[in-house]
Amino acid sequence: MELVNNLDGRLLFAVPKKGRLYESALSLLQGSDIQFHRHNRLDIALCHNLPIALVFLGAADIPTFVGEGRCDLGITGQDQVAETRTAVEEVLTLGFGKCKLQVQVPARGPMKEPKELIGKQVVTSFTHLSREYFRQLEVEAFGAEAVEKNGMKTIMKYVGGSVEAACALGVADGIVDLVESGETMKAAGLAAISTVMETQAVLIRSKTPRNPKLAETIISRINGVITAKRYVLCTYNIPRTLLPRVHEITPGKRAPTITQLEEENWVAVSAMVERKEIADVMDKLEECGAQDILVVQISNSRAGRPITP
Ligand SMILES: Nc1ncnc2c1ncn2[C@@H]1O[C@H](COP(=O)(O)OP(=O)(O)OP(=O)(O)O)[C@@H](O)[C@H]1O
Ligand SMILES: O=P(O)(O)OC[C@H]1O[C@H](OP(=O)(O)OP(=O)(O)O)[C@H](O)[C@@H]1O
Repeated sequence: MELVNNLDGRLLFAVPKKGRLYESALSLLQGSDIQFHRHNRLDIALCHNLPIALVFLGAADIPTFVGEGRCDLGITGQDQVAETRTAVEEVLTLGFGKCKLQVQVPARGPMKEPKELIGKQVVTSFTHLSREYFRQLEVEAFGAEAVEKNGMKTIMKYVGGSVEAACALGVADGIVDLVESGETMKAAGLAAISTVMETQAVLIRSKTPRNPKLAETIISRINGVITAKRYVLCTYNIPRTLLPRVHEITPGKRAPTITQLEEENWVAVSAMVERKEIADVMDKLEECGAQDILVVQISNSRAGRPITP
């Protein structure tokens, strides 16, 4: 009761309370210096250093809370936003929680294409997205008019978890579920035959945030943290005459910084490079004659506000 009374004027930030997005979401909050202590079993935590309250919710419920303006910001999956179909702004993709929502059938069975499931039973936690997907297949097969007139033939059945067990239990001919490594699917004797959507975690904002300025600050902080995770800073020395050869290898985020060295005709270059590409970039720089190549971790970053003339 005490906590609920203290929410007045605070920005409400919805965060997954468990599951696949939980750890990475907490790490973003930490990197953004959003300090809080979550009391045992309480799903609301007040921040010590900012007028924010964190609301811990299931990832599937977050788009509804933000869409209805009950929370101002939220972290969830793009799949959950699409499934809920509420009006929220997707302000930043976060680079984690990457997976695919796929149509799956028994691996040893005869089905090879999703249209073979038309008229059969499909089990999923994503009934809206699956219905849209199969409606499109039925329209392609029978025409829009026939589907409109007779309704859909494919039956969508909702289950909240362990979707992969549905075929073995005889409840489904196929399922629509999330796949990352494919291990769950393989262990259940299933194979993917098509992709409904690709998804990753996303920061969402209500269309009417309580404190738009603070919401902007938090978005900017989170953007800084994810940029720092995504990029490293690469620096190296090179004769000025070779600069055109390396420009394409390290174009930087905006442009590389080039500084004259004390040694005549030599320059130092520093540029941001995507972390996943750095080994390849270093090989190429070395081949082009760059020397003293260093990679520096970025602990935080800000792109800065757009410049208005
Ligand atoms: N294997 C996975 N790899 C990467 N991201 C995933 C994976 N599974 C789910 N996600 C992402 O995390 C979101 C939440 O899924 P998760 O399975 O953690 O749900 P949950 O909140 O624990 O609910 P549930 O009670 O249904 O398990 C998904 O909507 C999706 O965006
Ligand atoms: O392709 P994989 O790497 O095996 O991941 C896919 C599994 O991950 C998710 O479930 P999760 O394990 O989070 O548990 P849940 O079924 O209880 O939601 C998803 O629903 C799949 O079952």
